[in-house]
Amino acid sequence: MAERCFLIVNPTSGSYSQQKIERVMTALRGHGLIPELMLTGSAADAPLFARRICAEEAEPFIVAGGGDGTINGVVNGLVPGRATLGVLPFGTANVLARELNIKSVDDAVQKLVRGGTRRLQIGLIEARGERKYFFLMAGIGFDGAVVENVRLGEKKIIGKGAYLLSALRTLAAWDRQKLEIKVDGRVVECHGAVVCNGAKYGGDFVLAPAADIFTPGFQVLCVRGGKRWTYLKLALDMVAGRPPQGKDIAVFPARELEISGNKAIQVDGDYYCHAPVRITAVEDFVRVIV
Ligand SMILES: Nc1ncnc2c1ncn2[C@@H]1O[C@H](COP(=O)(O)OP(=O)(O)OP(=O)(O)O)[C@@H](O)[C@H]1O
Repeated sequence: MAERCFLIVNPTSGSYSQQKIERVMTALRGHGLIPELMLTGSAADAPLFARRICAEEAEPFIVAGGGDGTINGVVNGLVPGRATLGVLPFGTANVLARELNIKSVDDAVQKLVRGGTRRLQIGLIEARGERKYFFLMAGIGFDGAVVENVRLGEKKIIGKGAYLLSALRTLAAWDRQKLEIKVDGRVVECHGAVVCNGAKYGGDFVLAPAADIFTPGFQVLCVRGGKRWTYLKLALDMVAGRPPQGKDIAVFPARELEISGNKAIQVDGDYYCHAPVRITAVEDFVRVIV
């Protein structure tokens, strides 16, 4: 029997086009799959569609078409441990697709047809009774504030340049407060942190070389001192392909963390909330097509 697959696709994501999705649908049909296209009308649709498919299908096969924001939406609608997830890189940075070594839309189609899977390990962030899953990272402090302070009007006009303007504003109105991370019975004090589930950050840049989306647990990168220069150097090292280094940088593995204070937090590139939060690693969340 031919296999049904549900394509949850964001038509507003960075590199989507109708021509591309039609090519994908034709290729999938040509290989005996039965694709059903579900275009999102807003950010709320991706988790809603995924939840509905999981409720109706015994073995849901869902393909998320878009950038990391859309894939995050789909992931947040899945029933843990039951679904198979494919990725069509229609976004701008497509960081998860890079982690999965998906080189292009055509490569993604070939992988979907082949159907090889691996177990994706993810993170769960909880704050004030709300829960959200993430697969790349949770950034607490500087990058959380940059994402929170992006102005929609600027984003509409200059796209990703709006993040640079927000970064400049965040550097100018510098937050000197510290935060505390409770991990494995000890407390680490720092100025900012990135809880990395995957190695890459913002594109093909490697922030946490030891992190792996297929291995349970996180690599936590902490910026100890509160100097702007430490963040600039971290960014420069990342762009130059050097691992994070220096006396103010600490990296350690963790599976469960409690983060105090009230700094801004971004997950998978979108603003989520302010601390305090609890972050836990979730094993075997979904079979992902590789
Ligand atoms: N129909 C829609 N209209 C507006 N926004 C949407 C719609 N569908 C999804 N979204 C939201 O748009 C945001 C950005 O989309 P997405 O991540 O797919 O693309 P991107 O930003 O171009 O890519 P990347 O995350 O790789 O940089 C997501 O957070 C998603 O929830």
